[in-house]
Amino acid sequence: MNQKRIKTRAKINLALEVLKKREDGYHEVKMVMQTIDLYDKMEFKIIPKDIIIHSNHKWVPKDQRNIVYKAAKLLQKQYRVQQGVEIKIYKNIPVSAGLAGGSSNGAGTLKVLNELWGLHLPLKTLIEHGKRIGADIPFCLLEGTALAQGIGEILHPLPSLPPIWLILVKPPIYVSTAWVYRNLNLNKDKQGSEVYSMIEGIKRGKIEEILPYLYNELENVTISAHPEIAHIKKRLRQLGAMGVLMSGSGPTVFGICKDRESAQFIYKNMKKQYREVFMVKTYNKEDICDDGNRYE
Ligand SMILES: C[C@](O)(CO)[C@H](O)COP(=O)(O)OP(=O)(O)OC[C@H]1O[C@@H](n2ccc(N)nc2=O)[C@H](O)[C@@H]1O
Ligand SMILES: Nc1ncnc2c1ncn2[C@@H]1O[C@H](COP(=O)(O)OP(=O)(O)OP(=O)(O)O)[C@@H](O)[C@H]1O
Repeated sequence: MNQKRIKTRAKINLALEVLKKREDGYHEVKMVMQTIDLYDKMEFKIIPKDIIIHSNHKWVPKDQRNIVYKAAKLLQKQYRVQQGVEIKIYKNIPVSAGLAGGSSNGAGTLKVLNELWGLHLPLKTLIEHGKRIGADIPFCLLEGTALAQGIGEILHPLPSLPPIWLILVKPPIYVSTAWVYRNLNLNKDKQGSEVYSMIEGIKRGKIEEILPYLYNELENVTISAHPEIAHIKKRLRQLGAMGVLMSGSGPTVFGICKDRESAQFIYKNMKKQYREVFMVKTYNKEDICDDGNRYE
């Protein structure tokens, strides 16, 4: 086999606490992460030597700056792979949105090249490599519902929640993740108790049980620079969302909807004001069918 097509899915953070700043500048976090069924499509073709990237999206770099390039290069160098690869990325996940779109592409690349280049590396090793490229890549390799600690690479799978209808709104705002972490006011001696409550809610297995524990410590930092995010949260609530939160470092806000009808109503209304609005469901590991993440 020398070709493969996959879907790579975005994530949201149901809970995110920052425990402390580390010596290397990164932050220790405690997060509950959830894969959602919003995806990019990727095509891989083995070629003699080079790593060539194409994308339909103007903001996605096509050179060494692309996360996908970094992932391919890392494996090629580390394992002295003689082959190259041509990769096409069809973006659907908004870029710089707090949804780990680039990280999902990077994770997909590690998985596919592990197979196409015949490396046979276990998931644990891919996670180690992924962490060096981006903190969200380890979770994107695992997928489903999980607790993420460390800088995001220490992962523990959590029970799947029932499927949840979500509305995502991505305002036309650019947010730098590094800036958000830098501007966080850290309180001392944090234990991660908000995340603990979210995990307990998830274990009880009902959507209502997680609503009180939606929490994102980065939200206030991003909102202080972009008050429009607070406006979106308010509007989603007015339209009937049961819970609302900014994902990751933002600016995307997600609203948890009671059912499909409510989601459609909210979607229609938010679409009047924002171009990038998505109606999606959460994605659980059980949703992966026999052909994995393939698409035709
Ligand atoms: C906000 C989240 O998306 C939540 O899932 C992640 O923590 C960020 O993950 P990411 O975008 O993959 O992060 P990276 O690309 O590795 O890092 C971008 C920048 O964010 C900061 N960063 C990121 C992750 C982390 N645990 N601590 C940090 O301080 C660092 O300044 C880093 O230079
Ligand atoms: N394959 C890729 N897809 C999207 N962006 C990429 C990719 N490779 C590199 N980038 C660059 O990475 C930056 C962040 O992109 P991405 O869409 O992953 O952000 P994000 O959703 O905020 O990620 P996170 O939630 O992990 O912080 C963008 O500025 C973009 O130029």
